[in-house]
Amino acid sequence: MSEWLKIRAQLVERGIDAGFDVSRGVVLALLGPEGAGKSSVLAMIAGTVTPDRGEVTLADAVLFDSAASVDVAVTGRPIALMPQRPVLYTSLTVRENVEYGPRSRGSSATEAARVALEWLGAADMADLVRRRPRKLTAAQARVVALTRAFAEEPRVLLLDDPFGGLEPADVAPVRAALRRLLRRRADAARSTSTVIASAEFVDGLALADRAVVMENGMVVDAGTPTGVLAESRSLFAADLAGTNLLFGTAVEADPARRPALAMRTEAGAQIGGAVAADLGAGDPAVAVFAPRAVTVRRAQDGMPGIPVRVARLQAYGARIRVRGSHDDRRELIAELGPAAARELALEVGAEAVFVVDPDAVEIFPAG
Ligand SMILES: Nc1ncnc2c1ncn2[C@@H]1O[C@H](COP(=O)(O)OP(=O)(O)OP(=O)(O)O)[C@@H](O)[C@H]1O
Repeated sequence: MSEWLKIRAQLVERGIDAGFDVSRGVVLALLGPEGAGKSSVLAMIAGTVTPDRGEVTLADAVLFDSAASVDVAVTGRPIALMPQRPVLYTSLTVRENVEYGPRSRGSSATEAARVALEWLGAADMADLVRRRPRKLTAAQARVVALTRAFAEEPRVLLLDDPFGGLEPADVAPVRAALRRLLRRRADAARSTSTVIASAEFVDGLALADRAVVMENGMVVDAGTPTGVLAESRSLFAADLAGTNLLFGTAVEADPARRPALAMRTEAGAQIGGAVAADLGAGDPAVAVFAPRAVTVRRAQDGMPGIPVRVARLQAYGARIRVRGSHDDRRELIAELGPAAARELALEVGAEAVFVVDPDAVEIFPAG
């Protein structure tokens, strides 16, 4: 069943002409820079925005077909959309907010309470069910909004920019909660799919089975998240040249330290970081980190870190970007101030070590 959800839609006023399919049971990341048209596409799937031309179908049901003048109302579509910057009802408790999901689908009060508690348990929020939104942190409030959308148990779940507006430190815990919710959704029903719109490529790696990249209203790439990252020709993916990706295998780390796993690269270097909960020792993995998380050292025997050979040195504003090759995959980038760069006196071809701050590293399964 490869064509479970299909969308082909033009929206002339916003310069959108996009189409893609989402298979049954799949989590798809809809990626692209701000203004690429991701929100508009989600709105056309949900039915809150009407395409000028196109089709939206789910399994055998036609939800929209401009040629046949079919346009199923928003409430008639088995689809839930969590909008950008979702808000909670301040007068309701966490549980009541989440009950609102199943209630909006016509569940009885008893059934809604049962479903809400199940999903809150899956999100690890069971302790907070009686709290009012004002007493929640921003990260907790976002997890409750996500849980409410999951508790609707729609066949198609659309999440628009789920981490938008959060402080950087709040993204990792909310992402971890979203992974738990996605896992439960996958266990609960096969006939569902989820589309997550985000401007952060790492969300594709962290959350999705498939990635579709949009630019200027059009789809420019589609495939597995790691495949798209490795091979994309799009400008958006080229921007990611600024994100370090290191591929390898999850391994047991020093048992005295948390987390218990780290990643070993194909070339034998080890890197620690925040490890996704569903990664097990021996699994293929990818470590993601920013150039600023890297400290460059001259190579000395026994120096722990990622050994590289300096491939290029580039001015990057007032800073210097050091590109180093560690394995035969893409180069890694470190970013230094001019003084540090002078002190190291690096040259192309020199051996160096990239020491990466584990607090700035995320390690995900590599699909
Ligand atoms: N309600 C609207 N009315 C008219 N034009 C809109 C509306 N919302 C968005 N647009 C325009 O449509 C284009 C696509 O925007 P859209 O919000 O769908 O992109 P996006 O990829 O979701 O970006 P963002 O992350 O900023 O939301 C942009 O040019 C935007 O200015």
